[in-house]
Amino acid sequence: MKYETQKVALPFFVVAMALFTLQIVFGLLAATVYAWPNFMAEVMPFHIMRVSHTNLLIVWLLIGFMGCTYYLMPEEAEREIHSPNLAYIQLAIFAFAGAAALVGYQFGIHEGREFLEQPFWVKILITISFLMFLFNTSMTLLKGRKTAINLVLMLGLWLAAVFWLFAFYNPTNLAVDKLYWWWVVHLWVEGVWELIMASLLGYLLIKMTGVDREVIEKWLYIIVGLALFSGLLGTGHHYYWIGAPGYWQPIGSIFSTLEVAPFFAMVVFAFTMFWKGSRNHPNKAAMLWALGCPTIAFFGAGVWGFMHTLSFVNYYSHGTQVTAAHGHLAFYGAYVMLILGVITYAMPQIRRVQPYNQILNMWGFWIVTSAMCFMTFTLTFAGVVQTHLQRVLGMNYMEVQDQLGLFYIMRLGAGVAVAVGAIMLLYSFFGPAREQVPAGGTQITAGAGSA
Ligand code: HEM
Ligand code: HEM
Ligand SMILES: [Fe+2]
Repeated sequence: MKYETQKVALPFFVVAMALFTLQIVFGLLAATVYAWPNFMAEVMPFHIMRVSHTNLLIVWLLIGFMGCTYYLMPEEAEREIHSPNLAYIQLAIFAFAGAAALVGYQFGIHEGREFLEQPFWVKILITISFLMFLFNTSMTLLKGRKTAINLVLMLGLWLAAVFWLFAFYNPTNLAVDKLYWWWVVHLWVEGVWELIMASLLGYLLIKMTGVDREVIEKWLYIIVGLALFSGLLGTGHHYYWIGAPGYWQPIGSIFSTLEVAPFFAMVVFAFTMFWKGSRNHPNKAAMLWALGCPTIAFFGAGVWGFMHTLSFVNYYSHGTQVTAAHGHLAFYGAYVMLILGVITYAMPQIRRVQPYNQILNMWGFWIVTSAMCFMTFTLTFAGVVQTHLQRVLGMNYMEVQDQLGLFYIMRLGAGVAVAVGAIMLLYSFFGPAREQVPAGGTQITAGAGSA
């Protein structure tokens, strides 16, 4: 860690990981209801479990992005964070808002718009906190060195804030409501968050492979161009059945197919840099995440997204378990793995013990990642059967659900495995540090080989 204020990231990482844990707990509860429909029905209805699960995901990812930004910015801008205190206050406001929303949900207080269920005043607090964050990091950038990495990162974060404003616009006409709803939900994950993803990956790759900055920057610009070019009009794949004009069918199909390109480019980018790299960075676990993230994102977002994105396919698969399969692997690969990767890279430097608990971390990587893939497969099979029975044969929704029980039990099993792997990861980040003795025999000690 070259700059003292990089440690501002630590409380962000801690809060993010606490909420990640809670997210998994609510996921397990919701998955149990799928297997045994009356489970906890009197205590907590399914939709409350679901909204808690999805909101915790979004809140911790945002807190995670903030932590990553505070960690990266001093090194890239070559100066300390503008105001560490502002960062702590801003985190407190965000965490309070998220917690208040979560507690409110348990009492049925929510606005019922998927992902944007937070009560109005919670949305205001989130906006205030995010603006404080943007001010703090932008001031650091303005006074410091500008690189492609910190510029693309800040562009992604600012645009995320701009699209967030559409969460406040809630027209009464359901078709118009849906039209703008996707501006937050789709334009975040398939647009501006990709800029955040590409820049954080670029940062990890520069640090760990030692490849020239110029090469990394060229790739970054290509990925950003592809993401914005395809992602904006790609929103059309959500406009097929909501009462929007018919031209969205070809536009949505064509541009969302192109959305696969930036995800593919990120895979090629990461592996090319890895093979070109001259530096043998001691943090092998972080390198594993930096390669795994674009790979799983390519499958989850790219392959599983393309699977149901053409309008004549989506006509049958819309809103089935195929969607849930894609949602899980895409979010996990692109954004969960990204943040877990940055934490894996940053924690040894924040704690000033060079790569520790690497074996445990890599076990965590493989267990969580394979379990998420298995969950995706079970949901995909469930989705294909569901699509056929419900949409082709025209069977009744609940009758079809009765046929899918085995898949749901397997999904629950996958969820339990995710939880086990996640505990290993948390222990590897925050537990007592056990340093590795490499094959050569020399102990890697504090400070050695830091990037
Ligand atoms: C990291 C990037 C991505 C994430 C996190 C993501 C996540 C999601 C989620 C959570 C949903 C469900 C939304 C809802 O109905 O509540 C969804 C829907 C959808 N996604 Fe993605 N997605 C990503 C990228 C892509 C890409 C690249 C494509 C196309 C190639 C795609 C195609 C679709 C389609 C067609 C739907 C609508 C499914 C339906 O009609 O039910 N997604 N996505
Ligand atoms: C880090 C990993 C995870 C991510 C990124 C994630 C993400 C999501 C997302 C985006 C949705 C909304 C899907 C949609 O609208 O199509 C969702 C729903 C859900 N998730 Fe997860 N989740 C994760 C882990 C888990 C785990 C471990 C379980 C436990 C088995 C689980 C169970 C569920 C259930 C049951 C739903 C509700 C699905 C429905 O309404 O049909 N998730 N999750
Ligand atoms: Fe989309």
